[in-house]
Amino acid sequence: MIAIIGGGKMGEALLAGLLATGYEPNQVLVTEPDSERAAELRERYQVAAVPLAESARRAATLVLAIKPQDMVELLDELSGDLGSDTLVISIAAGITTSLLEKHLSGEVAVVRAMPNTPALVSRGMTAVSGGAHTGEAQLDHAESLLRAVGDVVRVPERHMDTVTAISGSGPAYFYFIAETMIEAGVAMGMTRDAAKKLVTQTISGAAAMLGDAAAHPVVLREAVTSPGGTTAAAVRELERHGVRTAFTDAIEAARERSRQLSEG
Ligand SMILES: NC(=O)C1=CN([C@@H]2O[C@H](COP(=O)(O)OP(=O)(O)OC[C@H]3O[C@@H](n4cnc5c(N)ncnc54)[C@H](O)[C@@H]3O)[C@@H](O)[C@H]2O)C=CC1
Ligand SMILES: O=C(O)[C@@H]1CCC=N1
Repeated sequence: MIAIIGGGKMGEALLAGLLATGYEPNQVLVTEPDSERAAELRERYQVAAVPLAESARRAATLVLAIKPQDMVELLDELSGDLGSDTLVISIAAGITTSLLEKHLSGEVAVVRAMPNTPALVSRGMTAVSGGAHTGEAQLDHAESLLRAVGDVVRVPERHMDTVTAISGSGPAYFYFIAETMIEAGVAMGMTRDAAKKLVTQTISGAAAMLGDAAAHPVVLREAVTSPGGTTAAAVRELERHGVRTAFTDAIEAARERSRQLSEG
């Protein structure tokens, strides 16, 4: 039995992914304090929404999908209720395995995972790291659960704040670019629908080309950039406005915020 603690956006994405990849509704529990939201999930997925203590008692794997700021209180509430073999997977930004272990009594197996919202369409990217008491089989199990919503990689935990800044928050950066490009098209007289179609297919096509293991972004960009042409004119403006530095600084700020979240 798997219990998802926190039925928000990411909790629902994981729940939907697990059910779509072969888990039965009676193998998954949800703990969600917002009763309207709990009823919605129950109705949409036919899963039981139960109190935290019941999830802790019945589930072999708990997925903590609550806000980082709520984590310590939840861990303290959970501590003592877990079985000796329970695996705890946290997807909260910034929350370290040592913080999870510190607030759960005994030698609990914990996994820190960082998914992203494309999990909602089974195209998520998740990175995982195991804690001090987490064996290979438990890490494998966590990976296979998370594979229900996309790709999974294992990383050393020292890279998790960077992962959070790149792939965790990353979809927002692409939506930001998409929004800007669509609005530019609208400002130049296109309909919003037509501009959105152009932008969406362009992002998806570019991502498909970049997905080829042999491809490199610089080479792909050079292929678009005709001598004396439109792309060269555009890229010169991006460089003039410091967009490259802005992106690097943005990713550093996200990594720093992820670090801070463990400090409460
Ligand atoms: N939204 C995103 O793109 C990503 C979010 N995350 C992480 O996932 C976690 C959840 O994020 P979202 O789903 O976006 O937030 P959300 O706000 O949509 O969901 C959080 C849910 O937890 C519930 N909750 C609050 N206290 C609870 C408790 N004590 N027990 C059980 N449930 C409780 C809330 O009612 C809410 O439904 C966060 O820690 C975030 O860092 C990780 C990767 C990506
Ligand atoms: O913004 C956040 O804190 C969460 C973690 C990664 C994506 N969303």
